[in-house]
Amino acid sequence: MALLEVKNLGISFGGLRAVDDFHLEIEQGQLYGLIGPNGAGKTTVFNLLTGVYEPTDGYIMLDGENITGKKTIEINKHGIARTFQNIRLFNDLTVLDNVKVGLHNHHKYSTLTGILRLPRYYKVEKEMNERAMELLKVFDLDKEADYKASNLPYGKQRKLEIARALATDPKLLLLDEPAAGMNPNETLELMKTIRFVRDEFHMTILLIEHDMKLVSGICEKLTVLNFGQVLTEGPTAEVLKDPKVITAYLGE
Ligand SMILES: Nc1ncnc2c1ncn2[C@@H]1O[C@H](COP(=O)(O)OP(=O)(O)OP(=O)(O)O)[C@@H](O)[C@H]1O
Repeated sequence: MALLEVKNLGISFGGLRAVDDFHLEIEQGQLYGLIGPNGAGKTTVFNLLTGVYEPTDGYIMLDGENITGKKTIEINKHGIARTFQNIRLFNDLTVLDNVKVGLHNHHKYSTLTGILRLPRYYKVEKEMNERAMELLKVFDLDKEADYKASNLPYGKQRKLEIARALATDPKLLLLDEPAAGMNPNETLELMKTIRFVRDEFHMTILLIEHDMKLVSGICEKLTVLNFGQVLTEGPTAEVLKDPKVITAYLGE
């Protein structure tokens, strides 16, 4: 059984059919790419998968559970976490607290326990601090734990966003253009980080990316979207030399 199974997914905005008859199957542990020209519908697919939009057609199964039409927070609890095209960190919080926000899904105390500072509050806070520091170490961000998130250089902010997403303990990690705005060295470093996350956390990853060096360097399979529909799918090397794909990118 695939970890993610999507069939016949669709949504319209007014008269525009932004995504139509979209399908996707991703196996556990796979590193999968969703590519396509500007405006093809890639981010809309992410918004459908994460409950930002409710599909008008089709279904989404995650690990055997139907998550179609559920709210973003419920979908996150079912196991999908994401990062955004434009980094969305809590800029005024510290690096450590950004990761702890993600951990709150699984480490809980009641509001009263928090206000009264009952023993459980200190126990859970201690566990969260330790887990957050472990995650920061993995991403080589532990030395900056007390920095404000906005003071990190761009490449490290991207890493922090991935660390925060992983803190929610997802089954599937969605990365929306993780290399956007990065220089070639940062992109190379990011490729290593993504591969590391897959290997170390046995994570299943679906990413949207325009940087073909990154796509061909780390994705095992690709789906190509064009005008909201699947143009083709398959192993990365085959898809990238498909004349249909080349034509779509050249806009002929
Ligand atoms: N909330 C919305 N309301 C109306 N139209 C929308 C909405 N969201 C997306 N669209 C339209 O749907 C189409 C697909 O947009 P989407 O952002 O998913 O493309 P994309 O493949 O992610 O593009 P890019 O690579 O440029 O980020 C576009 O024509 C876009 O203008």
